[in-house]
Amino acid sequence: MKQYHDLLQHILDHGNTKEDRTGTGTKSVFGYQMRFDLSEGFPMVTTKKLHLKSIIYELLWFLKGDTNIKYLTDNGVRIWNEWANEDGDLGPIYGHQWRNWNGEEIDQIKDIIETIKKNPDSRRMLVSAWNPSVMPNTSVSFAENVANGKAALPPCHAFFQFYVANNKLSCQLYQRSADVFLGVPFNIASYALLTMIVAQVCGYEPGDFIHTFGDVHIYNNHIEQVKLQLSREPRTLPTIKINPDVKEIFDFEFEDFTLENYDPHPHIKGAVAI
Ligand SMILES: Nc1nc(=O)c2c([nH]1)NC[C@@H]1CN(c3ccc(C(=O)N[C@@H](CCC(=O)O)C(=O)O)cc3)CN21
Ligand SMILES: O=c1ccn([C@H]2C[C@H](O)[C@@H](COP(=O)(O)O)O2)c(=O)[nH]1
Repeated sequence: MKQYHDLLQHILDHGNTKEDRTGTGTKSVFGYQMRFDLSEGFPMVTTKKLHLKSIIYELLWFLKGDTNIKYLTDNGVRIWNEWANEDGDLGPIYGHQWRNWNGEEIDQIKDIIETIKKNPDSRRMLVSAWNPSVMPNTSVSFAENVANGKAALPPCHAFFQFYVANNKLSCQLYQRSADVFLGVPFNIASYALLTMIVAQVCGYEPGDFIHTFGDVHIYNNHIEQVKLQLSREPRTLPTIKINPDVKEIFDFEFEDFTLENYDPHPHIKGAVAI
């Protein structure tokens, strides 16, 4: 994961000192791109231990169209707890927009699978989680926004596009805002996995995952962790085995994924900015 280390170093070297919504403060740059060839291994950071379990359950949760944390917490995943209201709701975030855009029964995932299968040269294969009509009002609480039908947080991984060439499926994501130490390792692994399962159900090999950023930042309380991580030597990437019998995107279950040869350095703790 040289790409990820290069990004960390780039922000340390060139980041602007910037205040932010959470009051934590960041070092930030605007505009950056990384590319991962998925045939070279599964892009999971090796210089700190990541929990693939949280990543898989979160992706399956998005694909179900679910926006209540109950499914996550039932499976021991707590990464969305801080933003949910007392009923566990997050408002119309990713899952809602992916499967039922703007509440108009537009199933972007179902539609895109069909297009990739039938018209792989299409240049219109995008999924948008971005929906200006559900933007939260930042001067009221997450719960109050949810009560008003707004999203608790506007999507960070805002839209993605697929591309087919040479029998390979590639995916490019635009992420408007990126917490490089905590969120980005999750985001890379999640979209790499999404690309692999979409490729499988459409009959292609996985190609590249391209990660394009807007405001990409290191929070001030993650700087020491990042320096520790950069002092570690990246190891060989793991691989992930996906049950080849699953042919429908909505049929995947947690047990269909097996991570192999993951040998990371120890976990590094960091506080999440709320
Ligand atoms: N500031 C911030 N950063 C994020 O990455 C982020 C948000 N907010 N809000 C919405 C979601 C939630 N995401 C999160 C939230 C927490 C962790 C986290 O605490 N990760 C720990 C433990 C992971 C686990 O329990 O599996 C880590 O060390 O990676 C990761 C992603 C990504 N998003
Ligand atoms: O998948 C995700 C979700 C969120 N983040 C980060 C990016 C920012 O640090 C915060 C969101 O705050 P905004 O003020 O809405 O930009 O969460 C991420 O990296 N990945």
